[in-house]
Amino acid sequence: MAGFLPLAFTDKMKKLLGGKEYERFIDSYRAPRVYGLRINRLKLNTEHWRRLSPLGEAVRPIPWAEDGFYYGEGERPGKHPHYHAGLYYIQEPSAMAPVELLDVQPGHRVLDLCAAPGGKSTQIAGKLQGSGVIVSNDNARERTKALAKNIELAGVRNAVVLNEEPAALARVFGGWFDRILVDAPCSGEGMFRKDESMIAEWEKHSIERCSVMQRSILKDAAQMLAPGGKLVYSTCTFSPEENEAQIALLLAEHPEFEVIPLMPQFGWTSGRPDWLAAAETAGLSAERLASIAGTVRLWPQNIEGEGHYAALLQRKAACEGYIRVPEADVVFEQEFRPAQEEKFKHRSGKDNGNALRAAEKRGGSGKDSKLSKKAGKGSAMSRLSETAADPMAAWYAFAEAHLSSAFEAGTSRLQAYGSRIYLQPQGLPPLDGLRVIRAGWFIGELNGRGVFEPSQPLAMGLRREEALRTLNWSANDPNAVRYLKGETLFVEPPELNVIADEENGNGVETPPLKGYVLVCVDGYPLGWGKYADGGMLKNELPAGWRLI
Ligand SMILES: C[S@@+](CC[C@H](N)C(=O)[O-])C[C@H]1O[C@@H](n2cnc3c(N)ncnc32)[C@H](O)[C@@H]1O
Repeated sequence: MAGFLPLAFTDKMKKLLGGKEYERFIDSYRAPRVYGLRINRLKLNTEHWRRLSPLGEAVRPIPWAEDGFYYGEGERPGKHPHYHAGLYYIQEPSAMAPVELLDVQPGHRVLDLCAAPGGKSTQIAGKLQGSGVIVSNDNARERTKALAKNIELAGVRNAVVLNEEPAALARVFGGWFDRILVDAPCSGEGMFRKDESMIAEWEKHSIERCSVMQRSILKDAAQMLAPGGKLVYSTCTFSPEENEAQIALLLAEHPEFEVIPLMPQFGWTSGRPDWLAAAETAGLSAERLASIAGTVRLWPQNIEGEGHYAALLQRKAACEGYIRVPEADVVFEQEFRPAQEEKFKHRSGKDNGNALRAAEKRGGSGKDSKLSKKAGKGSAMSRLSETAADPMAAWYAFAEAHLSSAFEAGTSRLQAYGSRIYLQPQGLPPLDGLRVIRAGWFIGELNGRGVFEPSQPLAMGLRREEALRTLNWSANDPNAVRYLKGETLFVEPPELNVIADEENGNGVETPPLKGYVLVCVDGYPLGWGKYADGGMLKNELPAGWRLI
């Protein structure tokens, strides 16, 4: 493997590391790669997962990641029903480090600026525990599909997915975020062992080109951090131009930023400001330059994981030069601009947020059950009336018939975009003019007959006890895999678990068997089925979510 490394790369590494360390570095390319997965704590904790999973006994903790484990090469965790229930995410062990350093707490506003395919966004969402908001962005349109899907698979309720250039975000989110992750596009030198195709990419994504991109991304990211907020910059490459040099530039241009020193623990080593050229450190005092040693390098010869770099920065609590956007406490007035309307046009002939405004005007005439209040506290929803063509009213009707009183929408607000309905985290500034991929938790949409169809992300974000009708198979039950393959199944009525819930509009009577059923494995949702006469369970798992 080491023989395949580009000569320009090995020559440079030899110069940087010196004889002995370089040999250890090159030897690491002959060592087998390691595999990691991270438990999704939005669903369960690590102890519970280890008891539940056939892998539970065999895995080993990753020292720097609270919920991370190494698993063996022969295992195929991506094929197990638990993966399809979003119980874990498969992630390279070193890639778990940046979010661990970011100090995300429930309630924070977090930006993951270069987020696709979403490994770190799901990790951040786990730390938020459903409270606060994560804005996940990537400028590559195609890659945002995987990003949105991974966020939905993990059952995240408080994410907004955007497809923007950082400069466009900076115009909307000035000084807005408590935490920002910049997991920058890079030349990928640290991934050569894991993925040989990265070697070919290396030539294309030259270090110089990546450095220019990184500088621009960091400059915009800096604008969006609130005073006192923290930012992690990370790459999976070794070149100092893409690592320490980027931090030096940021510190030179932003006196209000400082490096928070990281402990070189777990086999990590200190950042190397001494590797920078004079031109890269211009304008920095000796003290600020030295502070870059407080960043960390993860070397494959020192740890069980691939090569990474991470820096933790903080914006001073009192600082000038940022514009904090005003809080938007009524967000349902916003509408997408033409680009977004175009995107949703095929789904609805109606102007979207207008369903809400119309409902607002009708105010007070609608139903006002306990459930409807819970499904969008303080929003227009609890004042909606139920009319067939009104997406909000249709959602109401669905919630009444299918969700239990355990369902809580928290402080999120109902938003309709065309026929699609979202629960959006509260307090976001207007997203006007931005390319919005997911405006929040996508819960469902109106079909051509004006009936609400629940979405796959709704199923994945629910807890089992929040649905009135559930089916639960163990992971060993062949029905779980048959369901995941998209098959129609036949289910005897006693297998269905149907809750009689006094707040669901059915009094204390058990609701009818027919209707949407939340299909679960070992207690965790996989998707919807529709129960019909004769015990038929129509499979509602979308094609892109099936096991192939
Ligand atoms: C290292 S990958 C991110 C991996 C991701 N954080 C994860 O953990 O799954 C870098 C990402 O940056 C995106 N990217 C490149 N240039 C960008 C830009 N100017 N703004 C936002 N994202 C960008 C790429 O499309 C790519 O998905």
